[in-house]
Amino acid sequence: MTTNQAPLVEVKDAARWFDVSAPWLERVLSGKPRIMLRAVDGVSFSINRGETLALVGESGCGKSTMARLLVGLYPLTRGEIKIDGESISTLQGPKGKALRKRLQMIFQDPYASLNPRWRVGRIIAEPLKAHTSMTVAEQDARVDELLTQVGLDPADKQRYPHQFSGGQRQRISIARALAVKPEFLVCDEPTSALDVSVQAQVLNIMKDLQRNLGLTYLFISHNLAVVHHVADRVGVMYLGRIVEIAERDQLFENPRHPYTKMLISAIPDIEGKGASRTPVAGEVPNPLQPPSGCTFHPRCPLARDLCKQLAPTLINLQGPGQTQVACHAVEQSWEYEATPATTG
Ligand SMILES: Nc1ncnc2c1ncn2[C@@H]1O[C@H](COP(=O)(O)OP(=O)(O)OP(=O)(O)O)[C@@H](O)[C@H]1O
Repeated sequence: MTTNQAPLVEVKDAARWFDVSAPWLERVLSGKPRIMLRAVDGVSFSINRGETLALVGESGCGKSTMARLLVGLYPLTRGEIKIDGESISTLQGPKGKALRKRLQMIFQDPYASLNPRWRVGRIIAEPLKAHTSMTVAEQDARVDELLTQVGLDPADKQRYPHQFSGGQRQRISIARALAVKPEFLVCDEPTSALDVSVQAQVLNIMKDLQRNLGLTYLFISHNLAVVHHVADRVGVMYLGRIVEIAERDQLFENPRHPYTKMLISAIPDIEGKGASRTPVAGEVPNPLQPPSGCTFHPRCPLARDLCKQLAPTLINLQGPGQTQVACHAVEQSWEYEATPATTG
């Protein structure tokens, strides 16, 4: 779903580098240089209100780091992230409290993120205590409402997390995330730890909540079948950068970047369309020694000399859907619109 309003989330040239150097003394004695791992390196995109943008890519491409940047769990090394026009650099300061309420995160492992010694009612009420001036009775009523919204019974508030199944625990995490009425949810592989049969139930609840509450989602997943089920737009990440971003149907039916094509051809079957199954070829390179030029070139069937020398930037493609792709081979074809992408 898209609207005419300004995007809720705007990410411009975001980067997060991790210092993975040897300890200072060892470096001084051995003369080893400082080493930075560029987990996210120059990512731009926006998310409209009520929309789900999914980020996909193989393990280690920087999806979780991007998720954490968006909720302020990591500071930016470079770039800017704005939520409703407000920079998230204010999150840590006293002015950040109001903004913090508007963003929540759901993690992969609901058990690890729920305190096993607390009853569910206390777990869900915790953010209400921290962020609102509700009375205990008001908090209790809100907990009942939240449990009902995620398809659980208000009586479940008396129970402990271990008394629930994995899918029910993730519903509890969602109820807790929704307690303070956020607008933007960052969901990092929210169903990856669940059985396939339960995944669809949790995804459908998330979609219903989005529709009913007008939520905006950033959805992280390595599973393209899941992404196909939930996303409005999809960004494909490779070694810390977005290589293609497009509306969901455009991306799945007409992928442009060779890496996107490789990922899609590895999906067993999307909603009965019977896509052929070709395993993803090669491995993601060591991020500490990324290949020169386009970092995908060692795995790319279309790679040419230019790709080894020069990193491509995102460009807008002609046609519907505002697809943006970073690839020299696509850039040199007729479909290129000759305008560098401003976001995405
Ligand atoms: N705190 C950290 N310190 C050093 N390196 C890190 C840190 N967090 C992530 N990395 C590295 O950054 C890169 C991106 O990691 P990230 O977890 O964001 O990728 P991902 O796409 O979410 O992968 P996965 O699905 O396996 O979690 C990886 O090479 C990872 O080893």
